[in-house]
Amino acid sequence: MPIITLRSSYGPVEKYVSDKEPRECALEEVPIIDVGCLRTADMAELRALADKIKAAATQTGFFYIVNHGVSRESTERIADAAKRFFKQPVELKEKANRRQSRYFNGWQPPLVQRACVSESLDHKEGFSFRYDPQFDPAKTDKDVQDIPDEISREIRGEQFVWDSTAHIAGFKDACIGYWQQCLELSRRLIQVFALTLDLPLTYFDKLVTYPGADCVLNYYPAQPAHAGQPYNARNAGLGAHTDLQCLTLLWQDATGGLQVLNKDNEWVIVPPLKDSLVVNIGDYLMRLTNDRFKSTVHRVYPVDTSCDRYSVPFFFGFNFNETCAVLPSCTSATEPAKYAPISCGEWCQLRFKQESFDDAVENAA
Ligand SMILES: O=C(O)CCC(=O)C(=O)O
Ligand SMILES: [Fe+2]
Repeated sequence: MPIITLRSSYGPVEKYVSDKEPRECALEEVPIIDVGCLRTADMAELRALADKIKAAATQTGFFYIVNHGVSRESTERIADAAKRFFKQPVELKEKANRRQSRYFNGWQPPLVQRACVSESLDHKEGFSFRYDPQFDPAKTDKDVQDIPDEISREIRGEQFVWDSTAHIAGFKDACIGYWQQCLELSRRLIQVFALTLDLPLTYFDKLVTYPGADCVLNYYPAQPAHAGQPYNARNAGLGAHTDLQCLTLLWQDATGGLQVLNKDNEWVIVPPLKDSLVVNIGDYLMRLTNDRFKSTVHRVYPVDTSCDRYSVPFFFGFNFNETCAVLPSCTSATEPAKYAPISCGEWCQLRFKQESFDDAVENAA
């Protein structure tokens, strides 16, 4: 069985994976969950939804959601904005280069990041922007002016991403509009996650007032030089990895290419499903649930080298300054907490430090 080497907050970890060809996922592996009732206050319906989400979170850790309330219009607008950004000449994309960022915002050129230690550099380009309270629909102007110091230190939004893209008509509005809808949806979803963990509906509310809310536009350019050849570990769109925070909401275009490692360590394809978002659990939520919920390895090998692929993940986590322990409902006399308390901010930082350390070692080699 081949071994892949994944990044983790504590350094590289090896994992055996099946060498079977990826196959399409079965419906029970990545279920389709209708979350239309999120906007109703009916507790019985919310509990029924929580049961479905719990089953998915404890099994593959990936599911589709439909009737999620993120409008088709705002999705189309951000997809179009992504195209207009990435199709610019390199000199214009350079204006937004993340080299000038303190927090990994802005444009990341292709072939600079290696998500998976044992795969090639990632072929994708990205454009990232992070939580900024001035765009949070739950905040008043006064809230934005009176942010406590311990919170403001952790805010990762940066103005240069909007200044360096101001020449692209409607770009910022498209990005922020979509981000706001994902933020509202995530705050509702995390309430249902509280129910899945036998906690009160509002248990996590105070932890998501200034949350991790990072949006990335991903662009996997067509590769004419590789026409007809499948992507592989030596030519990865985005190498195998786990996401870091609590939840990811992923929009993918109609091209296809997302693959997920199921519980038998076989790669399964999670195809695009119109008007859905893919939700997956991140490492921080897995840790807080004492590993009950699974942060599952995934990668992107676009299906067709002759066409571009776009996707937009939205990564949602708890306020970066709040230190959280394993949840009381996830431990028992026979299952003590496996992990020490840590904040979502520190947790992400650990992985980022590892990535720069691994890259430095690799560059020195
Ligand atoms: O492009 C995709 O479909 C997935 C992207 C992803 O996994 C990520 O950005 O973390
Ligand atoms: Fe991911």
